[in-house]
Amino acid sequence: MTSSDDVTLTSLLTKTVDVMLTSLLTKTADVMLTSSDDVTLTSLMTSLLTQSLTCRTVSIVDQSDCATCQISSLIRKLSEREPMNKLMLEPWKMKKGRPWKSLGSMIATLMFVGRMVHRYNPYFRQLLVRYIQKLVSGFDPYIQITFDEHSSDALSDHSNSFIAIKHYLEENSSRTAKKLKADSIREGQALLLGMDDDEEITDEYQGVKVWWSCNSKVVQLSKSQHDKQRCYTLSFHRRYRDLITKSYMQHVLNEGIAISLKNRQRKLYTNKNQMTYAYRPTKWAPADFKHPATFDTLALKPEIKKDIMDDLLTFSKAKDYYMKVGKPWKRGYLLYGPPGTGKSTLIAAMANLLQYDVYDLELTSVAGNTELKKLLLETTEKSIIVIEDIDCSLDLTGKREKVKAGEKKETMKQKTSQVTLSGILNAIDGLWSSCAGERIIVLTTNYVEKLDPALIRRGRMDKHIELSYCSFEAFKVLAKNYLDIESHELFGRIEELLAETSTSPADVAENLIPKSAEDNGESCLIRLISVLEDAKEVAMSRKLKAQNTVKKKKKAEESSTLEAAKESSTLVAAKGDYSIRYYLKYVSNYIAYILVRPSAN
Ligand SMILES: Nc1ncnc2c1ncn2[C@@H]1O[C@H](COP(=O)(O)OP(=O)(O)OP(=O)(O)O)[C@@H](O)[C@H]1O
Repeated sequence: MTSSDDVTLTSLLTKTVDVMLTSLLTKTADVMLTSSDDVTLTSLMTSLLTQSLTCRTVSIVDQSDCATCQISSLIRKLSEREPMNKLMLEPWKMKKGRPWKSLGSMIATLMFVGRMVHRYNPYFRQLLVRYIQKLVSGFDPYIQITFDEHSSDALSDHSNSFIAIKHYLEENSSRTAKKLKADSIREGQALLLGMDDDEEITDEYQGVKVWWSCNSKVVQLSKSQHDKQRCYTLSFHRRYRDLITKSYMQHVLNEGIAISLKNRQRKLYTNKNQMTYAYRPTKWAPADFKHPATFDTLALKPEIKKDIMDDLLTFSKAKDYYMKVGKPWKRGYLLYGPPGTGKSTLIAAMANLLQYDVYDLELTSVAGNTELKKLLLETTEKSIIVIEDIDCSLDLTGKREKVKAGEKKETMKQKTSQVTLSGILNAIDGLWSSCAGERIIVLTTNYVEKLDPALIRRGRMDKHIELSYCSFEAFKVLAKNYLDIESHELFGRIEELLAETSTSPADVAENLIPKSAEDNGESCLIRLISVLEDAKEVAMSRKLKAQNTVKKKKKAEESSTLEAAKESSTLVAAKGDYSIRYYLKYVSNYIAYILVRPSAN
């Protein structure tokens, strides 16, 4: 056996404990291990072999190579656990001079058999290890719980508890463990360090010590395929079984989930142009969510901003409240307003404030109501589900559009989604009731008046937010963001022009962006003023045109009434019909003629 051999802590522990057990039972060995020394596997075995023939003590010498950590961790493990220590110390205290020469040959045989088993049948080795572990556990008051990397039913899915423990240990192990593994790197963030294989750390909970170790084991995927799987092992004294299995484990899982949410790279999922692969059972395609919008950069009136932020933060912390009142922990937002007023930007700011993922649901890519439900149920907690421009992607009359004669089905498909209004109402209600964990659904539209009242009623869309044209306060936020200007003499003129025009924040923002190297804050403001003046002129001419159209319409109506009155009075007179009915009609038409005539002039 060489120092570079692949030796796991378990196999080494098993081998050594086996020797000790044999010694204990046969009382033939007198072996001394110095617990603080670091050794290599080779040197340990060599020392055992050579010195056991002549000496009563096997010294372990310090050599730094790959097996050192494993053995030193073994020694630490043995020395930290009293009963195991005892087990080892017992044979050392035995009388000197006992015949134990057979120990050398026994170890040599064990090594040989062990090597053969390791090389030719790893499963038999695992069996042997398990058997020896069983034997040892009779003396061991310590309980071990193993958390495998993959859940037993799906090898492709990481077990949730494994992931939570991994994050918990990443946070705690980097301070104490000596062998660390750089797990993943997030842009602009610190390196995440976790425990490496065969490393062990100690954790303390309510004054009780527990030990976590990280190991790898071989799992059989099929007859010819094996895979290496990591697992975490938690060891603790059996006297603390209840405390650890209930309270401590819950604490680890909660902390782990909180850490993973804090450290994760948030995702933007979309179902647009999705392709389903065998290895990707979901129709959501993920991408990293890196939108920079925040409530600070959002051009909105401060009171609206504050109201939205308060609402979101209260919602995100209201788990217990929703439980108490028996309502699913969900909230619906309806954002409406003209194009370019910041609906999409507000959604990004909301996701960044709450640290949620975003699911961008494209209704026109959804095959039908069943698929819609499935997609919504696949969303994870702490997410915002967005349906943009809902009026464009859904037939909101409640009826499916009929295929007109001669119109190809294909063309129909492109127009609106196959999802019906009732389908979306049911899906939203289903989502609300079937999923645990918080979710926000946001609908956006440019034409709120087109939406069915059932879709936007409170309970489905709890908060309605109107995003309107750029106010002067919103402009000041944009000027600060884009030009770093908080006040300027041109602000007064801009304020007047914004009040007289309907300019979206998108248009204002576009004119505040420097377009060349010569552009500076003032030149951008001047450009904005000239654009706003043009917009004012256009608005005025439109207004004039609209006024003229109204006037013309009114005139046309009046003259047609006049004509009708004239006509009927002439008719009555010509007929010479003096019956009471015609006489009354004549009088009423005459009155109408008298009333209308002055305005006609
Ligand atoms: N309120 C705002 N605050 C900051 N930037 C804004 C705001 N509104 C618009 N913008 C800017 O204008 C661009 C377009 O805005 P956004 O896409 O959010 O508008 P929208 O209302 O979603 O438009 P549409 O209805 O056409 O989808 C954004 O990239 C953003 O830079």
